[in-house]
Amino acid sequence: MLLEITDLAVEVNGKRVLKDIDLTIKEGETHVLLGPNGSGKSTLFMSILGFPKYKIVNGSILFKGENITNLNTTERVKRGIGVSFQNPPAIRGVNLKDLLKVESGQNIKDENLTPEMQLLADKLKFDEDFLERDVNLGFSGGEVKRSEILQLLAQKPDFTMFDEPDSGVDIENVELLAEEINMLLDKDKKPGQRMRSGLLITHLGYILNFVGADMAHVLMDGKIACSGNPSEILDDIRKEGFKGCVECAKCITKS
Ligand SMILES: Nc1ncnc2c1ncn2[C@@H]1O[C@H](COP(=O)(O)OP(=O)(O)OP(=O)(O)O)[C@@H](O)[C@H]1O
Repeated sequence: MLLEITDLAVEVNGKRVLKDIDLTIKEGETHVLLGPNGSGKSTLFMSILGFPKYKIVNGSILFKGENITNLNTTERVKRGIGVSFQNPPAIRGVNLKDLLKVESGQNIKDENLTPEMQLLADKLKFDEDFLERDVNLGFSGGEVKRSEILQLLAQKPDFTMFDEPDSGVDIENVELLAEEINMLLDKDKKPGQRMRSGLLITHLGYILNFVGADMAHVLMDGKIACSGNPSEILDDIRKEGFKGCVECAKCITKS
């Protein structure tokens, strides 16, 4: 098992935001997290990443069999957890090229990116002038998303969380982003041979036309109310809303 979350409860600023969360993701699997606004999706990401503001008050998180519940974010990232944020902060004074060098383990004093990284930057349509810009400073919404994915491609995490990777991205660029997300999730390999896994938040499910998912979970009021087949669950949400969906008979788990 790559990720094993058991009975997790999380507080933010003294408010209980997540409770009774059980979630397991195997090597090579891609899971989707659905749920209404404010149900706790981003909070779950932050808790898996170990941001100090997200206080784990119960339960445990195991990654590759190791209990990481009390490890800090840096240690979790070192073990292979990556995230693409919805609204990442700008980093004044650090340009994208230098950040990519650090994230790919290259010497920051090297003049050029490695040929492999340069190829990925070209593919994601970042030219030399753009790479010299401070990270996220004045980037458009779509550029921020592409830059997040490029950074993840530099890190190659074993487990990647994507917070609404398709929001604010135009149709052509969604396909481009999806190609790179598929690369991060080993989708070029056969299911049994994939080692990298992912957890993806999406509101409208559009990205799932391009990135296949094995399992979907619906978060309601901080609890996983239902888990099951992604396209069936999305269909039910479209037809019946979140409440109707979690009452359906197709769900594997119910609270
Ligand atoms: N720093 C904070 N202080 C107080 N409450 C917070 C804080 N961060 C999150 N919350 C609350 O926790 C709940 C879950 O928020 P979260 O951002 O995880 O939801 P979400 O499912 O990702 O929502 P969305 O779909 O709108 O992005 C919300 O009620 C939110 O107001």
